Amino acid sequence: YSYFECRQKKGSQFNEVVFFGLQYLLKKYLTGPVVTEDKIQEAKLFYQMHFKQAVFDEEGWRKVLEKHNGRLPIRIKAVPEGKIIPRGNVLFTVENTDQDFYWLTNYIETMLVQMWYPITVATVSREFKKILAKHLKATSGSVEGLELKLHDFGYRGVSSQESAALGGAAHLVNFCGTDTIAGVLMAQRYYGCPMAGFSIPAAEHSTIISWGKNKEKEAFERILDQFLSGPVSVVSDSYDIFNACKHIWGDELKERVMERSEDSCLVIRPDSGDPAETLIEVIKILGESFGYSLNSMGYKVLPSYLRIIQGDGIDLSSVDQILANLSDEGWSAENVLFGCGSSLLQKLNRDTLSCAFKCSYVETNGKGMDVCKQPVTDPSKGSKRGRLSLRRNSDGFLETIERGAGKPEEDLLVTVFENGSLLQDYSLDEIRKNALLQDDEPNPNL
Ligand SMILES: O=C1OCCC/C1=C\Nc1ccccc1
Repeated sequence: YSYFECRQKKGSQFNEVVFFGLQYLLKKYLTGPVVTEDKIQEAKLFYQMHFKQAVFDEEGWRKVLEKHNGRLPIRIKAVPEGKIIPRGNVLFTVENTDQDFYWLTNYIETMLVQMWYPITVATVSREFKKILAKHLKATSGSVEGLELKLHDFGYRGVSSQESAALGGAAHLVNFCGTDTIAGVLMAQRYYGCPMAGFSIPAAEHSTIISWGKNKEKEAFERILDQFLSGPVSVVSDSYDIFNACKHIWGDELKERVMERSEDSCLVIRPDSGDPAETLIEVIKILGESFGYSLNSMGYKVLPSYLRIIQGDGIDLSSVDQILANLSDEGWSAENVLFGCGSSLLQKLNRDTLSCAFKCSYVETNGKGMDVCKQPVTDPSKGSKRGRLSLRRNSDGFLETIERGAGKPEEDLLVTVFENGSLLQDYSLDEIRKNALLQDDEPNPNL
């Protein structure tokens, strides 16, 4: 009997995690008759070559095939997807349902620990959401539009199509702006969501520079003509972002910009320079050219046909700094949205949230025994003991009960997999509700 947790770490920036991704792994790899004679033969040959001695348990695997029709005699109990759990709590448990297969529980550890990735992306994405909500509320009085404030730019920056799918879907637990199409498809195929994320037409540098250095205005104008009835984003730093904002957008094409509406707004994209300094300079130039209004909180807001997206150099600390600088200069967070690539989907690892999988209970000759590790060389790597359950205590806090002392009726862990069958099928809608920020109203658009 083993369990998975994001171990508590003193001084960690992340105190709570978003549980997400298990349903995909179960559906894709563990449900149904996954053990076949062909696979056994293939594995037998492979491991004989790999170990150069008899290690592969051919009989054990054939018994799965014969006794359980190739379905794994395993039970997995897990936190419902999307739930927000403080570090240091059990997130899921794994046990064999047939004593002959004691070896199978930790055999599947390797794949199950890959849960570190969707959990970490969903958690980091939600930390972004907390920062964006804070600044939106402070400078506009509402969190309206929060779901579109952080756009996933990370498709090209991840290690594989599968990472893009899992990480992209993890971001969509918290937001609905993305260019990581694989994540939208994952949400469709594994989480019952027909269209989990949205985007708009956007220029890239090639569509500007292919006109030649002296034709940036023509390139911009062409793009406006191509996308008259809807928002469009134009990257504007190919040569000089400040010149582009002041003399092209703010002068030569000013009328073309002003004739657009909120529903067909122009989104200007800087893409270089120190993000905070560049954004302040850009928004000042645009304010001078197009004017601005004051919102109910007294912060400046550009005309609704004009917005800025900052997709370069964005991570948890820079986004907080940028928005603080903007509000110091009297600008509302309504004016900008952000794109994030590698910091959202790739610049993470299993240690970011100290994800671990450990055995905590065994039965030998019918006798149960609680087990755990307590390395004298690192107490923080100590593991939980006995059979575990997760409950909300009388003060309303989540806590893990060890040594099998939990009451079944209080256990928040749900059996999601048993003997080859998936027992829960969570939709992205309910997962999103589970992951909402504390005082964040459910968004009707989601
Ligand atoms: O500018 C934009 O406006 C909003 C829609 C997305 C977008 C840009 N996307 C992107 C993706 C991957 C790398 C770089 C940019």
